Amino acid sequence: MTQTIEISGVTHAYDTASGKLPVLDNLDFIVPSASFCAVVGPSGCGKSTLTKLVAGLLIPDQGKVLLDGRAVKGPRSTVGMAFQNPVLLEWRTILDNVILPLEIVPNKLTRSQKEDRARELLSLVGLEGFETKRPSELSGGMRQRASLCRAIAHKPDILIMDEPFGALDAFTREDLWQTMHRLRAEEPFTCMLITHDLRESIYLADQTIVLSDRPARVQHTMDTSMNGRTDLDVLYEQEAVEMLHVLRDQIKIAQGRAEDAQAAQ
Ligand SMILES: Nc1ncnc2c1ncn2[C@@H]1O[C@H](COP(=O)(O)OP(=O)(O)OP(=O)(O)O)[C@@H](O)[C@H]1O
Repeated sequence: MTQTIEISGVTHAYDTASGKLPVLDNLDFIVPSASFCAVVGPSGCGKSTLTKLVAGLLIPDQGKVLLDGRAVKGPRSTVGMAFQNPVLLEWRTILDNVILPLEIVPNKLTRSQKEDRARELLSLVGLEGFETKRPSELSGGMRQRASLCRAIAHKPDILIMDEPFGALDAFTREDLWQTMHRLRAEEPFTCMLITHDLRESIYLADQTIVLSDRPARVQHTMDTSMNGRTDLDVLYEQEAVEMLHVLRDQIKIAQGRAEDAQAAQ
C-alpha cells in the first residue's frame, strides 16, 4: 500500500555556533499516494533537510509532515531511503546486502523467502548473476542498482531518494532512470526525489517542486508527468524542452539571477 506525503506549514532552522540558521520556511505541498515528486532548488536551500523530515530523522520546528494523515514523529519502517553514495556493506554479498532490511524490519519471511525476494528484485534491475559478488566487484551503476533494491526490499510505502544518480555518468544515469520506471511499475511506492538534474525530474516525476533559496519556500510547482511515456526520446520533444526552459528559469530566479531568466525570454 502506498501513502500520501503531506508537508504542511513546515518551518525548520538549525542551531549553529553563530545562532539559528533558518532552512525551511512554511513549506506546503502534497505528494499524492503512488505518485512521483521531484524536488529541485539551489544548492544548500534545504532539500536534504526536507528528506530528513519526511524520513523522521528530524522533527520540524513548526508545521507537520503527515504520511497518510499521521504526523511523523520518528523513523518508520514504511519509508525506504536511497542516497548518492550507496554505502553497501563490503563484508556481505550483493544478495545479503539486499536482504538486510528484511533482517531488520519485523516480518514473517523465512530465509529462503527473503532470498527469493532479493533475487526477484536483483533480476528486475538487471543484476541477475551478480548475487554472490561483493560490492567492490561491481561498477558504480551496478552498486546503485543494488542499493535501490535494498531500499525497497521490505516493500516500503514511500521511497525517498537524495541525488541517487548524481555520481553516475550520463549513460548509466539514463539507464537507471529507465530502471526506476520499471521498478515503479512492478513495485508501487510514493516517491520523493531530490535532484539537481532537471531532465531527470521531467523524465521521472509526475510533479516537480522548485524550492527558493534558503530559507526555502515552494517557489514553483510543475506538472511534469509525461502521459505515461517512459522512452528517453520524450525528453527531446517540444513539451519536455519547454518544461526544461521553465524549470531552468525558475532555478535562476531562486538563485537570485532573475535578470538572467528575463533576458533569456
Ligand atoms: N546538521 C546541521 N547543522 C547545521 N546546519 C546544517 C545541518 N545540516 C545542514 N545544514 C545547513 O543547512 C542548509 C541546508 O542544507 P541541506 O543539506 O538541506 O541543503 P541541500 O539543498 O540539500 O544542499 P545541496 O543541494 O548542496 O545538497 C545548508 O546551509 C547546510 O550547511
